[in-house]
Amino acid sequence: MTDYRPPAALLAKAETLTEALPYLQRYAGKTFVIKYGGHAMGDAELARDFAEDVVLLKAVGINPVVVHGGGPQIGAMLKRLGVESQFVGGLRVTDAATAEVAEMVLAGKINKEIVAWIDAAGGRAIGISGKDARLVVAEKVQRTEPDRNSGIERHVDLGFVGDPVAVDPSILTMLASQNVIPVVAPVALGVDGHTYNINADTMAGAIAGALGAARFFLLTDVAGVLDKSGELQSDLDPARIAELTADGTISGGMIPKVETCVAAVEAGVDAAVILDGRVPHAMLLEIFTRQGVGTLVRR
Ligand SMILES: Nc1ncnc2c1ncn2[C@@H]1O[C@H](COP(=O)(O)OP(=O)(O)O)[C@@H](O)[C@H]1O
Ligand SMILES: CC(=O)N[C@@H](CCC(=O)OP(=O)(O)O)C(=O)O
Repeated sequence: MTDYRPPAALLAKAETLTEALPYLQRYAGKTFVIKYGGHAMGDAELARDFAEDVVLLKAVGINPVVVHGGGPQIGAMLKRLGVESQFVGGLRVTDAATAEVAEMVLAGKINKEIVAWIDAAGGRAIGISGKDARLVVAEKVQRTEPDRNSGIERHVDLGFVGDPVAVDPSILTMLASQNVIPVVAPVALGVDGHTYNINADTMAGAIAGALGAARFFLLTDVAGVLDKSGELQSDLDPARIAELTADGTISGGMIPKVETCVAAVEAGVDAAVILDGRVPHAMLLEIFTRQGVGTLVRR
C-alpha cells in the first residue's frame, strides 16, 4: 500500500468530477437547448468558454442545440447603415430593409462565428437558420399595446416579426445523431413566403418545446430575474412570473425571455433556466454542481 496522498488541490479536482457524476448519469442522451444571447457574447474569452462548455456537453453524451441571438449586433449594423430601430415589448419593429439586415447579421455573421468557436474547441457544428429543412415556419406576430392617452389596447404593426407556428425538429435530431452540434439563427420563412425576424428567446423556446428538451438555458447579461430591489429570484413558476410582469418588475428584453420559459415548460420541457452568460462557464456550474445559479422556471 502506498502512503502517497495527492495534494489537496488535486483531490479537489477529483471531488469536482465525482460531484458531477449523478448529473452525468442523469443527463446522458438528453437534449439541452441553449439560447445564447447577443449580450452574453461579450468578449473572445467568454465566447471560448461558452464553446468549450457546449463541446464538453456533447463529449459526455448530452445533445446540445444552440439557438443564438444578436440584438446588439443587429443594432450596431443598422446604426452603421443609418437605419433607425424601435422596440415594442422587447421586439424589434422590422420593416423589409431591417429584416434583410437582421438575416445577414444573424444567419450570416454571428451563426458562422459560433460555428468557428465550437470548431476551435474541438467540436463539430453546423450553422442553419429556421429556413433550413423547414425547421421553423413563422407567422406574423399579432400584438396589442395600451394607447398612451386612452389606455385602450390597440393593434401595433411590428412588420416582419414572426412567431414560430410550426417546428419540425427532425433536422436537429439527425445532426445530433451524426455527432454534430446544430447552431440555429432566429430567422424563418413565413407561411406567406416572406422572411421573418424572430426574437431569439421565442425561437429557442419553440425549438426546446418541439424537441421535448430536458433543459432549456437562456444565457443573458443579468444574473437572472431580479425583483424590484435587485434580488435574484432563484425559483419561479408561471403564476409568479405573471405577477412580476403585471406589476412591471419584469420589463423590456426580459419579457420574451420569461414568456418563452413558461411556454417551454408548459410544452413539456422539464425546466428552463435564465443564466448570466458573463460568468465564465456559467452553464457547467449550473448543470454539474449542487448549487444552481440563475433563475429556474418550473411548472
Ligand atoms: N426583472 C428583471 N430582471 C432582470 N433583468 C430585467 C428585468 N426586467 C428587465 N430586464 C432587462 O432585460 C435584459 C435582458 O434582456 P435582453 O437585453 O433582451 O438580453 P439578451 O440579449 O440576452 O436576450 C436585462 O439586461 C435587463 O436590462
Ligand atoms: C423580433 C426581434 O426582436 N428579433 C431580434 C432577433 C435577435 C435577438 O433576439 O437577439 P438577442 O437574444 O441578443 O436579444 C432582434 O431583431 O433583435
